[in-house]
Amino acid sequence: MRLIPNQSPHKEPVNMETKSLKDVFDKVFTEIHQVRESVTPTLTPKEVGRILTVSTGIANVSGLPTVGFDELIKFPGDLFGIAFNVDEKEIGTVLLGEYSHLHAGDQVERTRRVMDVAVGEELLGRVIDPLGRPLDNKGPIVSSKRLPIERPSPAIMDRAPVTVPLQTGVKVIDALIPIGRGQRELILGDRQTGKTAIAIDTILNQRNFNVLCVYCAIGQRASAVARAVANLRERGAMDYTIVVVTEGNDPSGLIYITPYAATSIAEYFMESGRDVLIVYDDLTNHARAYRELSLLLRRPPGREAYPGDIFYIHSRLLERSTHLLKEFGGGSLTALPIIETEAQNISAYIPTNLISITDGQIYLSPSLFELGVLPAVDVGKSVSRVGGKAQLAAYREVAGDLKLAYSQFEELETFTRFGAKLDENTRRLIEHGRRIRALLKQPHNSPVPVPDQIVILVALNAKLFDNVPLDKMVEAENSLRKALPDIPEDVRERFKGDKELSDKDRETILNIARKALEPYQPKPESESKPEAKTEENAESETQTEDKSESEAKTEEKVAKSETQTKGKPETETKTEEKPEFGTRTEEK
Ligand SMILES: Nc1ncnc2c1ncn2[C@@H]1O[C@H](COP(=O)(O)OP(=O)(O)OP(=O)(O)O)[C@@H](O)[C@H]1O
Repeated sequence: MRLIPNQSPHKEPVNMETKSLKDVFDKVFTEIHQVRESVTPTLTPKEVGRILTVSTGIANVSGLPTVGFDELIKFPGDLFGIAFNVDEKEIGTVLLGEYSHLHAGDQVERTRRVMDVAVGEELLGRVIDPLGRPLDNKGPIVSSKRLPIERPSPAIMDRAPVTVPLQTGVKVIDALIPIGRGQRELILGDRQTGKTAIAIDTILNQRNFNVLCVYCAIGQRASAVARAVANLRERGAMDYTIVVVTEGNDPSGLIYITPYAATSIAEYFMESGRDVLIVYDDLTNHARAYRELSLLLRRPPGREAYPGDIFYIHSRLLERSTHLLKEFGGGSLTALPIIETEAQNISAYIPTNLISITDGQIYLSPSLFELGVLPAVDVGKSVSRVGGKAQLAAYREVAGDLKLAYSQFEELETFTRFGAKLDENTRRLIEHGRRIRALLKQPHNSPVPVPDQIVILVALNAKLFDNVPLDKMVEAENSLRKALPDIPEDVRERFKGDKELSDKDRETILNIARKALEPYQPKPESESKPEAKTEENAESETQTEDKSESEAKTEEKVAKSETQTKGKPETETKTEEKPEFGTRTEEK
């Protein structure tokens, strides 16, 4: 083994200048002094307090006398809370996350800011919680823009009337309970009646309408949210959708802020001139979370143990949906809040509050659901207060007659259950009503495009389906939809306009419809008794010979209901006709 001497490549000349230790220290101290002189220290006061008590989702804090209402308070372990009850000595805070590590006596800090959330294009296609944290394993969300979750609603003078329809793709809604962009339409019904299905179908249908969507799941079952997200993803709807989620087991504080955070995310797009749809699924869970927080904060309970400001928390949320004037970008935010009723009680506290805040409601009836009439929309109890003005002209033309015919049918249908003999006119009304109901049925996840809907409705109104056997209705409808390309392009273009269809256009459509439906019409020999093919012939066959007393009464009722409905707004008609059910049953 050979030892190699350690050679240095550069030999520095030795600095021969000798410095005393004092000189070195003097130089260093002068430099330190200069640096210290250049910095002007400022005092930043930090208000700190202490936790007094921690209970389910709530912490009471002392030592923060100047904290503001709704201000964020920082707790140990990166946990934040919102100051809800502000008192000179004690602050009641709502905790926004896991709080099991908190102890009485822990230090808390003021942040001097309110709760805000990340907003922007980066959020599209993402599933997040109301604090903006991703839940979809797609990495962190990088967005430079943030908006407070609680924002004032647009001023009255900044709002434009609702003029553009929001097509849901659900025939019964687009035809009879139309929704406009910027409208708030409540969806309510008992559990498992298809409320979420309607909202999801509406989101799916926005693919071709350039409407961005925010699906806000509030305190939902994780499995239901996973199903909804998978459904949206499978059908390509996540490209234009943001999902904001809190699960049922999340802290009530987090559930409470969910719809406000989701609305700020949606408002960002509305303010940049886009059309946005937001679904709140559902506000019953939101109201319950707020009730829980209020009771724990010892606020006095009111009706159904809800606090006194429960109406205000929902109206301040829904007032943020609107259609802005052109000067403010012309964007719109359409809200579809969902509410669950108990035992069909739509006059419970929360449903009535929301009915009065919104611009109409879609009521889903469990009885219709059980009968297989899906979507189970009860047309009689549903109403759209502003959407009618925004409806496409081609729909408007048929919607009035359709609604009248359908409401008459609903009344007469109850009547026929008693086995009454019916005159020809009543029988026809019932047959027509049954065809309307059959055509308004629609499976989940299959929104129907506007041209298809218009052609179906025009043919239905012209009674082209009336002789089609009920069990062949789906086939007949599909055959009609297949014939759609036969309609000239210019006529189809006019479907989208705000002018009604001309007689010529209608005739063109009807000719094509007649041809498409021909195979489903009864054969010539059976034409004399078309009712033999339909389901209710037992009730309606022999009625022309001798008019019994009950027949006379039926006619009288039909005539009466006709006179009542004519010249009245469509929505009023339904509610006024309702009491007649009772009368009729008594007569029977
Ligand atoms: N038009 C439809 N055709 C067929 N099935 C439907 C239709 N609409 C809803 N359903 C079915 O009804 C069931 C309940 O629907 P959905 O979950 O939307 O109801 P919900 O009222 O939102 O329920 P929840 O009360 O749990 O929130 C689902 O299984 C759904 O697939």
